[in-house]
Amino acid sequence: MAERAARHCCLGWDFSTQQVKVVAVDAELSVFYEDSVHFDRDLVEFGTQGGVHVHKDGLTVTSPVLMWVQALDIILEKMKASGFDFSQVLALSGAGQQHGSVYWKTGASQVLTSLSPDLPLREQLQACFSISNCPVWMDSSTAAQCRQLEAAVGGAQALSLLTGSRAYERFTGNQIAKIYQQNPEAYSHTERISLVSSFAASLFLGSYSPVDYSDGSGMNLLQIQDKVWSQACLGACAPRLEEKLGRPVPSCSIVGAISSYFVQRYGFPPECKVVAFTGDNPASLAGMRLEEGDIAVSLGTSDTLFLWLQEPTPALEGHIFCNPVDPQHYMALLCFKNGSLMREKIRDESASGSWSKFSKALQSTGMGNSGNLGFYFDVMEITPEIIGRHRFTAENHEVSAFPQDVEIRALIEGQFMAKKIHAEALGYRVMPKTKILATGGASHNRDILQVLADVFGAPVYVIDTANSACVGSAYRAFHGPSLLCLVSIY
Ligand SMILES: O=C(CO)[C@@H](O)[C@H](O)CF
Repeated sequence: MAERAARHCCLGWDFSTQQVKVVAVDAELSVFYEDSVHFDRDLVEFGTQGGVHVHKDGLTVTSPVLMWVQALDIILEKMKASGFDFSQVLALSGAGQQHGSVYWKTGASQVLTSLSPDLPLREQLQACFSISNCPVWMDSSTAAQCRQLEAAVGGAQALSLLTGSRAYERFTGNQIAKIYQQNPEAYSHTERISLVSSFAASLFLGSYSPVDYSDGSGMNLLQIQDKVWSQACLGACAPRLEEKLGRPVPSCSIVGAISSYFVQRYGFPPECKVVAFTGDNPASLAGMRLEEGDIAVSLGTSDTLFLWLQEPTPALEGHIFCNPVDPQHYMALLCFKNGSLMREKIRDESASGSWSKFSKALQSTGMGNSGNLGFYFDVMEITPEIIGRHRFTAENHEVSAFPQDVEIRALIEGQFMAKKIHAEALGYRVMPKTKILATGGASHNRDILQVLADVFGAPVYVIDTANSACVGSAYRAFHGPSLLCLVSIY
């Protein structure tokens, strides 16, 4: 067989809700290899749906940590079987679903540092976790712990100013508080708590990887200005928590070289660097190559806004995270639950289920909709917490219906104006160089994008973000060493 040309590269990993995915990116930043392991399809013994278990209370949502471990075994074996040349990997980084947490049992670090290259990870890490079903971002069972945390630091806005967000049920500090309160024995037998991102990095490192500033901003525990754990928040959640978390590090940090396990079992070069893993959304921001003043709008089931900010003003809506690319800057995330399902409902009601009729309605109505304004929340909205449909005429009279064309423009203008208003509340300002990067289903409709451009007064570009978290992680793997962001973590 012809010798494969040597092709130095970096790997970008994504330990997401439904799968583990990897891409290999070469020095020209081209993706030349990708693979994935889908939890529901390829690891059926764990019995997950959408990669998770929703518990009987309808609020608790977890994922088995050994499913994530075994998925890594499988994907590396698939890469090996495909002939992937691991010896060309200069560095790797990755992403994990945000807010999820992993609980390493006392003594696990000795196992992690002395893995036998003759055995898969799953077999060797079987007894290394004090909690086998990890809370993940879809969990909403910690309302009591959220209230306790906000009370401990002076209220929701005070917590937002300190950590970038008010208390959210999915945020890790509240999840740790629940585990300490409801399973104190497991908590006492836990020597290290990782995020999904730093857990994945730990597997490659063969030792505990620190939490990075950006994903650490999704815990309600990290002071986002000083980039240190808030003692008030730690104390409100659980005792001796700081020693279990370790010291957070800049997201561009090289946290070490790859473990000898991967060198001997797969042929990685011993000098392959591991750059701190981060959250999926921060990694996507890097993957979309967002710059200051840019906005990324993901128009999917829920609409998500990514913003690059220099001087954030944390609020009661949305989240401010430390920026994964520039440690002096920040990023903001705004989630709007009434996204494409709301657009499809109005399409069905006011455009006979046809996107071309929907577009014609936008073409036949003018910018500003003659002063008619609408807000449409058929499910409880996250930003802000409200439900129902609310329509107002130019004379500021609330009405129960609009003509079909007016209804369609009111929906789209209302959705995008809400995004702009909440973005500005977090400190965002449109700049002359602002680009809007649109992705997701609705980004295929030019007439919807035209309204987006009109509302923000900025050009809109459509991008494909299918692998943005992975690709962003591979970029960060290249970027880390160039910044020589070496942090001694030993
Ligand atoms: O909770 C979220 C962000 O705050 C989600 O986007 C998760 O990161 C998805 F994994």
